Amino acid sequence: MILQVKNPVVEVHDLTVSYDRKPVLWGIDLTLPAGALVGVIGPNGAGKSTLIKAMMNLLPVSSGYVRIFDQPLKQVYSRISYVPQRESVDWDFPASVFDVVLMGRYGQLGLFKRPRKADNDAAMEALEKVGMQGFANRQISQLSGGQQQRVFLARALAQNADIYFMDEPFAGVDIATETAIIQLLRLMRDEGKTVIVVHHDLQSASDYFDWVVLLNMRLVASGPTEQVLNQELLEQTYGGKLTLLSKVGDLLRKQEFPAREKS
Ligand SMILES: Nc1ncnc2c1ncn2[C@@H]1O[C@H](COP(=O)(O)OP(=O)(O)OP(=O)(O)O)[C@@H](O)[C@H]1O
Repeated sequence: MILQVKNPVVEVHDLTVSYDRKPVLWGIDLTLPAGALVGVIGPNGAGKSTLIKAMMNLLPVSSGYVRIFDQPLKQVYSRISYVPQRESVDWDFPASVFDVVLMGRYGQLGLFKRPRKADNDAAMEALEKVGMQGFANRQISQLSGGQQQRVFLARALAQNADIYFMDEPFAGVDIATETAIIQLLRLMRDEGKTVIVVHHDLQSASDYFDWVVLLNMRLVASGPTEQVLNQELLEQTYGGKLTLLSKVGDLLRKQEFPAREKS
Protein backbone atom coordinates (compact mmCIF):
# COMPACT_ATOMS: atom_id res chain seq x y z
CA MET A 1 0.00 0.00 0.00
CA ILE A 2 2.14 2.83 -1.27
CA LEU A 3 -0.07 5.73 -2.22
CA GLN A 4 1.47 8.41 -4.40
CA VAL A 5 -0.11 11.86 -4.08
CA LYS A 6 -0.73 14.61 -6.63
CA ASN A 7 1.17 17.86 -5.99
CA PRO A 8 3.31 16.38 -3.19
CA VAL A 9 5.36 18.61 -0.88
CA VAL A 10 8.06 15.96 -0.57
CA GLU A 11 9.08 13.48 -3.29
CA VAL A 12 11.65 10.76 -2.70
CA HIS A 13 12.82 8.94 -5.82
CA ASP A 14 14.63 5.60 -5.71
CA LEU A 15 16.60 6.58 -2.63
CA THR A 16 19.32 4.26 -1.34
CA VAL A 17 21.51 5.29 1.61
CA SER A 18 24.50 3.34 2.89
CA TYR A 19 26.83 3.67 5.85
CA ASP A 20 30.30 2.25 5.15
CA ARG A 21 28.92 0.79 1.90
CA LYS A 22 26.24 -1.15 3.80
CA PRO A 23 22.78 -0.02 2.61
CA VAL A 24 20.38 0.86 5.40
CA LEU A 25 17.67 2.24 3.11
CA TRP A 26 16.86 0.57 -0.18
CA GLY A 27 15.09 2.04 -3.20
CA ILE A 28 12.63 4.29 -1.36
CA ASP A 29 9.97 5.92 -3.56
CA LEU A 30 7.41 8.01 -1.79
CA THR A 31 5.41 11.21 -1.94
CA LEU A 32 3.89 13.13 0.96
CA PRO A 33 0.84 15.42 0.91
CA ALA A 34 0.81 19.07 1.99
CA GLY A 35 -0.70 20.07 5.32
CA ALA A 36 -0.46 16.64 6.93
CA LEU A 37 0.91 15.30 10.18
CA VAL A 38 3.04 12.40 8.97
CA GLY A 39 4.41 9.62 11.19
CA VAL A 40 7.51 7.69 10.11
CA ILE A 41 7.24 4.38 11.94
CA GLY A 42 9.26 1.18 12.11
CA PRO A 43 11.41 -0.91 14.47
CA ASN A 44 14.78 0.16 15.92
CA GLY A 45 17.39 0.41 13.22
CA ALA A 46 14.76 0.53 10.44
CA GLY A 47 16.33 3.68 9.00
CA LYS A 48 13.74 6.24 10.17
CA SER A 49 16.27 8.89 11.25
CA THR A 50 18.35 8.14 8.19
CA LEU A 51 15.32 8.73 5.95
CA ILE A 52 14.51 12.17 7.34
CA LYS A 53 18.19 13.18 7.30
CA ALA A 54 18.44 12.06 3.68
CA MET A 55 15.25 13.97 2.86
CA MET A 56 17.05 17.11 4.07
CA ASN A 57 20.30 16.32 2.30
CA LEU A 58 22.19 15.95 5.59
CA LEU A 59 23.68 12.64 4.41
CA PRO A 60 25.35 11.49 1.22
CA VAL A 61 23.07 9.14 -0.71
CA SER A 62 24.15 6.13 -2.80
CA SER A 63 21.43 6.72 -5.36
CA GLY A 64 18.22 8.59 -5.90
CA TYR A 65 17.11 12.13 -5.15
CA VAL A 66 14.63 14.22 -3.19
CA ARG A 67 12.52 17.16 -4.32
CA ILE A 68 10.64 19.50 -2.03
CA PHE A 69 7.91 21.81 -3.32
CA ASP A 70 8.83 20.45 -6.75
CA GLN A 71 12.30 21.96 -6.48
CA PRO A 72 15.77 20.68 -5.68
CA LEU A 73 16.52 20.80 -1.96
CA LYS A 74 19.05 23.59 -2.07
CA GLN A 75 16.41 25.98 -3.44
CA VAL A 76 14.11 25.49 -0.48
CA TYR A 77 16.31 25.29 2.61
CA SER A 78 14.76 28.36 4.20
CA ARG A 79 11.35 26.64 4.08
CA ILE A 80 12.56 23.56 5.96
CA SER A 81 13.08 23.12 9.68
CA TYR A 82 14.71 20.20 11.48
CA VAL A 83 14.28 19.18 15.10
CA PRO A 84 17.02 16.59 15.78
CA GLN A 85 16.95 13.97 18.52
CA ARG A 86 17.49 15.68 21.86
CA GLU A 87 20.39 13.36 22.76
CA SER A 88 22.30 14.34 19.63
CA VAL A 89 22.94 17.85 20.97
CA ASP A 90 25.52 19.15 23.47
CA TRP A 91 23.28 20.72 26.10
CA ASP A 92 26.33 21.83 28.15
CA PHE A 93 27.11 24.42 25.50
CA PRO A 94 26.92 27.84 27.22
CA ALA A 95 23.85 29.52 25.71
CA SER A 96 20.58 30.88 27.06
CA VAL A 97 17.21 29.49 26.10
CA PHE A 98 16.46 32.74 24.26
CA ASP A 99 19.72 32.53 22.24
CA VAL A 100 18.88 29.01 21.10
CA VAL A 101 15.38 30.00 19.99
CA LEU A 102 16.74 33.09 18.22
CA MET A 103 18.97 30.75 16.18
CA GLY A 104 15.77 29.69 14.44
CA ARG A 105 15.69 33.17 12.89
CA TYR A 106 19.16 33.06 11.33
CA GLY A 107 17.79 31.78 8.01
CA GLN A 108 15.68 34.93 7.71
CA LEU A 109 18.44 37.15 9.06
CA GLY A 110 21.30 36.14 6.82
CA LEU A 111 24.81 35.75 8.15
CA PHE A 112 26.42 38.62 10.10
CA LYS A 113 23.19 40.58 10.48
CA ARG A 114 22.03 41.50 13.94
CA PRO A 115 18.60 40.31 15.07
CA ARG A 116 15.98 43.02 14.85
CA LYS A 117 12.99 43.62 17.07
CA ALA A 118 10.83 41.43 14.81
CA ASP A 119 13.27 38.53 15.34
CA ASN A 120 13.34 39.00 19.12
CA ASP A 121 9.54 39.19 19.15
CA ALA A 122 9.24 36.02 17.04
CA ALA A 123 11.59 34.17 19.42
CA MET A 124 9.63 35.30 22.47
CA GLU A 125 6.32 34.42 20.83
CA ALA A 126 7.63 30.93 20.04
CA LEU A 127 8.70 30.48 23.67
CA GLU A 128 5.20 31.50 24.77
CA LYS A 129 3.64 28.93 22.43
CA VAL A 130 5.57 26.14 24.15
CA GLY A 131 4.97 27.57 27.64
CA MET A 132 8.66 28.42 28.23
CA GLN A 133 8.57 32.23 28.29
CA GLY A 134 9.61 32.22 31.96
CA PHE A 135 12.84 30.41 31.06
CA ALA A 136 14.20 32.80 28.41
CA ASN A 137 17.33 33.76 30.38
CA ARG A 138 18.02 30.28 31.77
CA GLN A 139 21.15 28.45 30.57
CA ILE A 140 20.18 25.45 28.41
CA SER A 141 22.35 23.18 30.61
CA GLN A 142 19.88 23.85 33.43
CA LEU A 143 16.79 22.46 31.72
CA SER A 144 14.99 19.16 32.19
CA GLY A 145 14.63 16.81 29.21
CA GLY A 146 11.04 17.88 28.54
CA GLN A 147 12.01 21.56 28.75
CA GLN A 148 14.88 20.98 26.30
CA GLN A 149 12.41 19.41 23.88
CA ARG A 150 10.10 22.43 24.19
CA VAL A 151 13.02 24.79 23.50
CA PHE A 152 13.85 22.83 20.37
CA LEU A 153 10.26 23.16 19.23
CA ALA A 154 10.29 26.89 19.96
CA ARG A 155 13.40 27.27 17.81
CA ALA A 156 11.65 25.47 14.96
CA LEU A 157 8.51 27.60 15.41
CA ALA A 158 10.57 30.82 15.33
CA GLN A 159 11.89 29.74 11.96
CA ASN A 160 8.36 29.78 10.53
CA ALA A 161 9.11 27.08 7.96
CA ASP A 162 6.63 25.22 5.74
CA ILE A 163 7.94 21.70 6.37
CA TYR A 164 9.14 20.42 9.71
CA PHE A 165 11.19 17.27 10.15
CA MET A 166 11.22 16.05 13.76
CA ASP A 167 13.21 13.13 15.10
CA GLU A 168 11.35 11.54 18.05
CA PRO A 169 10.00 14.77 19.60
CA PHE A 170 8.16 12.74 22.26
CA ALA A 171 11.19 10.75 23.44
CA GLY A 172 11.67 10.99 27.20
CA VAL A 173 8.99 13.61 27.89
CA ASP A 174 6.16 13.27 30.41
CA ILE A 175 2.53 12.92 29.39
CA ALA A 176 1.74 16.63 29.92
CA THR A 177 4.60 17.66 27.63
CA GLU A 178 3.64 15.03 25.05
CA THR A 179 0.06 16.37 25.03
CA ALA A 180 1.32 19.96 24.71
CA ILE A 181 3.60 18.98 21.84
CA ILE A 182 0.96 17.09 19.87
CA GLN A 183 -1.49 20.00 20.30
CA LEU A 184 1.14 22.32 18.89
CA LEU A 185 1.88 20.00 15.95
CA ARG A 186 -1.86 19.84 15.17
CA LEU A 187 -2.06 23.64 15.20
CA MET A 188 0.87 23.81 12.79
CA ARG A 189 -0.82 21.24 10.54
CA ASP A 190 -4.06 23.24 10.67
CA GLU A 191 -2.09 26.30 9.48
CA GLY A 192 -1.09 24.29 6.40
CA LYS A 193 2.38 23.18 7.52
CA THR A 194 3.60 19.67 6.81
CA VAL A 195 5.03 18.01 9.91
CA ILE A 196 7.02 14.80 9.47
CA VAL A 197 7.69 12.98 12.74
CA VAL A 198 9.85 9.95 13.49
CA HIS A 199 7.84 8.03 16.05
CA HIS A 200 8.03 4.58 17.58
CA ASP A 201 4.92 4.24 19.69
CA LEU A 202 2.32 2.29 17.75
CA GLN A 203 -0.37 2.89 20.35
CA SER A 204 -0.48 6.65 19.85
CA ALA A 205 0.31 6.60 16.11
CA SER A 206 -3.29 6.08 14.98
CA ASP A 207 -4.42 9.04 17.05
CA TYR A 208 -1.56 11.40 16.20
CA PHE A 209 -1.01 11.07 12.46
CA ASP A 210 -3.02 11.71 9.29
CA TRP A 211 -0.51 9.85 7.14
CA VAL A 212 1.85 7.02 8.06
CA VAL A 213 5.07 5.82 6.45
CA LEU A 214 5.99 2.27 7.52
CA LEU A 215 9.65 1.54 7.10
CA ASN A 216 12.02 -1.33 7.64
CA MET A 217 15.03 -0.63 5.43
CA ARG A 218 12.57 -0.80 2.55
CA LEU A 219 9.36 1.15 2.31
CA VAL A 220 6.52 -1.11 3.47
CA ALA A 221 3.66 1.38 3.19
CA SER A 222 2.83 5.05 2.82
CA GLY A 223 -0.72 6.32 2.98
CA PRO A 224 -3.59 7.61 5.11
CA THR A 225 -3.29 6.29 8.67
CA GLU A 226 -6.52 4.26 8.61
CA GLN A 227 -5.39 2.43 5.45
CA VAL A 228 -1.85 1.75 6.61
CA LEU A 229 -2.09 0.79 10.28
CA ASN A 230 -3.45 -2.70 9.81
CA GLN A 231 -2.18 -6.04 11.04
CA GLU A 232 -0.80 -7.24 7.71
CA LEU A 233 1.32 -4.17 7.04
CA LEU A 234 2.47 -3.91 10.66
CA GLU A 235 3.57 -7.56 10.56
CA GLN A 236 5.49 -6.88 7.36
CA THR A 237 7.18 -3.94 9.07
CA TYR A 238 7.98 -5.54 12.40
CA GLY A 239 8.66 -9.04 11.10
CA GLY A 240 6.53 -10.92 13.59
CA LYS A 241 8.37 -9.91 16.74
CA LEU A 242 6.18 -11.08 19.59
CA THR A 243 6.31 -8.13 21.96
CA LEU A 244 5.60 -5.78 19.13
CA LEU A 245 2.82 -7.94 17.81
CA SER A 246 1.06 -7.78 21.14
CA LYS A 247 1.18 -4.01 20.76
CA VAL A 248 -0.31 -4.39 17.31
CA GLY A 249 -3.10 -6.47 18.85
CA ASP A 250 -3.81 -3.69 21.35
CA LEU A 251 -3.81 -1.16 18.58
CA LEU A 252 -6.25 -3.13 16.45
CA ARG A 253 -8.50 -3.71 19.46
CA LYS A 254 -8.56 0.07 19.99
CA GLN A 255 -9.51 0.63 16.38
CA GLU A 256 -12.26 -1.97 16.60
CA PHE A 257 -13.74 -0.70 19.85
CA PRO A 258 -12.80 2.97 20.02
CA ALA A 259 -15.90 3.98 21.97
CA ARG A 260 -15.37 1.37 24.68
CA GLU A 261 -11.70 2.35 25.11
CA LYS A 262 -12.59 6.01 25.56
CA SER A 263 -15.42 5.54 28.07
N1 LIG B 1 26.57 7.27 11.26
C1 LIG B 1 26.34 5.97 11.10
N2 LIG B 1 27.33 5.13 10.73
C2 LIG B 1 27.09 3.81 10.54
N3 LIG B 1 25.89 3.23 10.72
C3 LIG B 1 24.86 4.02 11.10
C4 LIG B 1 25.02 5.43 11.31
N4 LIG B 1 23.83 5.94 11.67
C5 LIG B 1 22.96 4.90 11.69
N5 LIG B 1 23.57 3.75 11.34
C6 LIG B 1 22.92 2.43 11.21
O1 LIG B 1 21.92 2.55 10.22
C7 LIG B 1 20.76 1.82 10.59
C8 LIG B 1 19.55 2.74 10.61
O2 LIG B 1 19.72 3.70 11.65
P1 LIG B 1 18.65 4.81 11.97
O3 LIG B 1 19.18 5.61 13.13
O4 LIG B 1 18.29 5.52 10.73
O5 LIG B 1 17.41 3.91 12.42
P2 LIG B 1 16.10 4.31 13.23
O6 LIG B 1 14.97 3.59 12.55
O7 LIG B 1 15.98 5.77 13.36
O8 LIG B 1 16.40 3.62 14.63
P3 LIG B 1 15.93 3.92 16.15
O9 LIG B 1 14.45 3.70 16.23
O10 LIG B 1 16.68 2.88 16.92
O11 LIG B 1 16.34 5.34 16.48
C9 LIG B 1 21.06 1.17 11.94
O12 LIG B 1 21.47 -0.14 11.71
C10 LIG B 1 22.21 2.00 12.48
O13 LIG B 1 23.05 1.23 13.30
